[in-house]
Amino acid sequence: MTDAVQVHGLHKSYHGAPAVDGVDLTIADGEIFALLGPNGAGKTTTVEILEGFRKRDSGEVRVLGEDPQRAPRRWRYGIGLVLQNASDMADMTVVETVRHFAGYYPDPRPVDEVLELVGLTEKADKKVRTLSGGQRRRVDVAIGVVGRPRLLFLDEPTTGFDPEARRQFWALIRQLSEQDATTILLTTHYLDEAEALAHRVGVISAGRILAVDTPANLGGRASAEATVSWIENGEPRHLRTDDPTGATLKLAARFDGQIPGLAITRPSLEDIYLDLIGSPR
Ligand SMILES: Nc1ncnc2c1ncn2[C@@H]1O[C@H](COP(=O)(O)OP(=O)(O)OP(=O)(O)O)[C@@H](O)[C@H]1O
Repeated sequence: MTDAVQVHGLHKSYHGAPAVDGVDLTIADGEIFALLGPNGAGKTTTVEILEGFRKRDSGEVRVLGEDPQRAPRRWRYGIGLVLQNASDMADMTVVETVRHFAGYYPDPRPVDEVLELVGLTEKADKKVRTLSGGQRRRVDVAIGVVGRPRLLFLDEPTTGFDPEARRQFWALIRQLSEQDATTILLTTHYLDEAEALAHRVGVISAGRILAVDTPANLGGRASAEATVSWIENGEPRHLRTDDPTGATLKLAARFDGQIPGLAITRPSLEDIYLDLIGSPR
């Protein structure tokens, strides 16, 4: 398997203040990778360097085999973008908008197929400005995928979506990944989104990558202690243990079978993320 993205020792400062401070990153072909981090961590700067919109100070960057700063025009045909502040095509209809963007690519997907893929067939002849926020975001995704990108950048794609729209969007992303093997780099502040979609996540803070792993294993999550909780004398009790079965059996003996309010929990991805960035839970 080749790598869609290879980054080594990436640095970028603004007016002497480092925004990206030695990032190493590899994203395999066909992988969905989520980049997580607090506001100002360096996500957008990193992603814009990969997209070829921002110059780095130093470091090695290869995206689809090319250096984005020197890549030939055809390189851009392989890249799809869904940006935070998408272009405002508000006075055109949905189908006109997608057709317009299809015109930039040598081998675009048929416009009808794209509208079907993003669930906008019914809205094809509506003006974009009459759509809801979530529906407009679907137009953004349609624009992002109309050129059959090998690599799709999604910047906080579901901000402002209702829960149902988010689930539908996730299904669309999985479909792109599974059917077309599109590589996807996603930035998000939603930990459940990263967990639902990403093969691997990377946590960045103050311009440095703190951890990269699968959502299940990040920060030693799979082997982290469990918390056994119960109610005793009307008070909540908690025990952190690496043997929750043994602890529960002992409690069961003590309570003669029924343990009031029993719950066994493991750290969520959000717990692990907050630990990694040094924020109190
Ligand atoms: N054009 C710019 N000029 C000066 N400083 C900038 C510029 N763009 C970003 N920065 C600074 O670089 C740092 C990283 O910003 P960046 O936008 O990459 O973070 P981010 O992780 O994408 O944040 P967010 O989650 O808020 O979008 C921040 O301290 C920011 O203030």
